[in-house]
Amino acid sequence: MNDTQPTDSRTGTRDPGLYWLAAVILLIVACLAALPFVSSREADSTMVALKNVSDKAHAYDHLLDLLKDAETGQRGYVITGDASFLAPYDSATAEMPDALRRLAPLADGPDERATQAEIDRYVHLKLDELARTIALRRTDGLPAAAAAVGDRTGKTYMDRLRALIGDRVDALERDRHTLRDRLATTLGYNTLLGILASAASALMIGVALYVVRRSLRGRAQAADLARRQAEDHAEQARASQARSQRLAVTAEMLQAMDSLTRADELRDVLPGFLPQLLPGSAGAVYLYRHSRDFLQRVATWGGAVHHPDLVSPAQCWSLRFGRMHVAEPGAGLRCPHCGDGAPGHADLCVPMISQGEVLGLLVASVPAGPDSASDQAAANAISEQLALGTSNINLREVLRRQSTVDELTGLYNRRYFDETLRRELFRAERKRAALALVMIDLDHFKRMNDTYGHEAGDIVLRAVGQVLREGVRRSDVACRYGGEELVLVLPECDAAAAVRSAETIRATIAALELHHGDTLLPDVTASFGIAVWPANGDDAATLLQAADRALYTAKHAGRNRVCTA
Ligand SMILES: Nc1nc2c(ncn2[C@@H]2O[C@H](COP(=O)(O)OP(=O)(O)OP(=O)(O)O)[C@@H](O)[C@H]2O)c(=O)[nH]1
Repeated sequence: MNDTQPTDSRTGTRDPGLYWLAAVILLIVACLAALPFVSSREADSTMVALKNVSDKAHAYDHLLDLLKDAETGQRGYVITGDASFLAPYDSATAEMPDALRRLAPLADGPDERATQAEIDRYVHLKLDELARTIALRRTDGLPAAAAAVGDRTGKTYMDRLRALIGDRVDALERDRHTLRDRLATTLGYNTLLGILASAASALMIGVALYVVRRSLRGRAQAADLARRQAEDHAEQARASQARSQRLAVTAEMLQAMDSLTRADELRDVLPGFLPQLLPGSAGAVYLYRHSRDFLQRVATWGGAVHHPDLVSPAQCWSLRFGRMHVAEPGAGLRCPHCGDGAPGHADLCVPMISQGEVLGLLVASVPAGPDSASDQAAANAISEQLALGTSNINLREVLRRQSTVDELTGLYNRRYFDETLRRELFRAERKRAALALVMIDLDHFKRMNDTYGHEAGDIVLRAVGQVLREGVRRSDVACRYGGEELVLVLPECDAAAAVRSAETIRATIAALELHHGDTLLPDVTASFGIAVWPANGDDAATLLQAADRALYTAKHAGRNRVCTA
């Protein structure tokens, strides 16, 4: 396509309509520029013709005036005989040849040339007649000259000349009228052209304004379209950037989860990542307890919403349906554990499922609105990643437990206890949080062994181990310290909470009904000694000694009781 063709700015394609419009405007401009030139040339030629006619009439008039002057001089001299009367005659006859010569080039066509030839002939006849009568007056006196004048020859010549010149002058007068009419017409035509040119200019300005406006509107529409496209691209770029940022944060979170050895350590990791993955949200992550009767809260973020420590699977619609459940503000089914929810926020509950097994629950309160759908998709993806990360932690925990767990009781072994106590003391020191150590010793266990056999003793130890495992929080560590001595490490737990926890366990043990075969074994009881960091000891050894002393006190005070250091 020709590059000079106008372009439609809205679509970027050539617009034939604009091309033709530009061509018509150019044509009108060319005509408007040419019209004054053509029109003034016409007027100029008429003016020149008028001047010629005027010059010619003047030449004929002058010739007639010269003839009259010559005749006046002749008459004066004939009547008076005074030579001074011949002055006009002399002057006229002297100018006559020039006057006749000036006429010749002014002849317009053969008719006028013939008329001029006749005028020339009569002028000479008249001049000869004048010269003759003057000569007669000079030589023969007045009577002879008067007789010559009286024979009317000169008058005849003069009349003929008047008639010839008069006809020419009349004809010239008619020509002058015609030319004046033509000039008036030309000037009128010029005026009309001027009006038309002005009207055309006004029309062109109007058309140009319309075209410019249309073009500007087209440009504005194109600019608007381009702006909207740019906004779309920016939005896509923003979404893509948010997606890659989310992926990067998710990868970082999984990496952090990979370094964990126990699921309860998620409380230290998840609050750093989940607010980035779900901006503006608050929520909690729950994991099933080993007993799978309740889900225990392991991490929270946002802080604006209260999440209970324990959630029963029956309390959560997502766990009942096996898929994400969304409770919009003031509408639909609400899970009791979400409470009333935050104003203007939707509550999302997403089961954390790995390889078909529900490991936990992600609860998030997200701002209700246009981003809610993307938050839901993000929450689904996050729950999958959390399930994967948790499943890996559980796997590692299982592997670790295989080397750190006592086979008889299912409790951690002494080696693990030593490591854990050291690590938890560091953590307690860093967080400036209390830590409780509970030493447990079964009462009269030797008697049980001796009376019912070692196997019965093992049954008791296994049952007590289960009570401990299920009776402590996920973050607590229950270990077999040695023989029938057991120990609990309770992080972030003060003396009062430790006593409460120990009392619960003590009562649960005392309520056990155990059988060895058909034999009902006697009631099992245990004594508890509690020491708390930092009040009862600075390090693991002094804390253990303090707990041991408290246990000794409990034994001596009658057993089946809890004593604090
Ligand atoms: N069945 C069984 N018994 C064990 C095991 N480990 C230690 N014991 C027994 O636990 C008993 C510990 O008894 P003692 O430390 O004397 O104290 P006790 O009889 O519990 O009396 P108090 O602690 O004073 O209430 C010993 O008889 C050990 O043989 C074990 O793995 N299985």
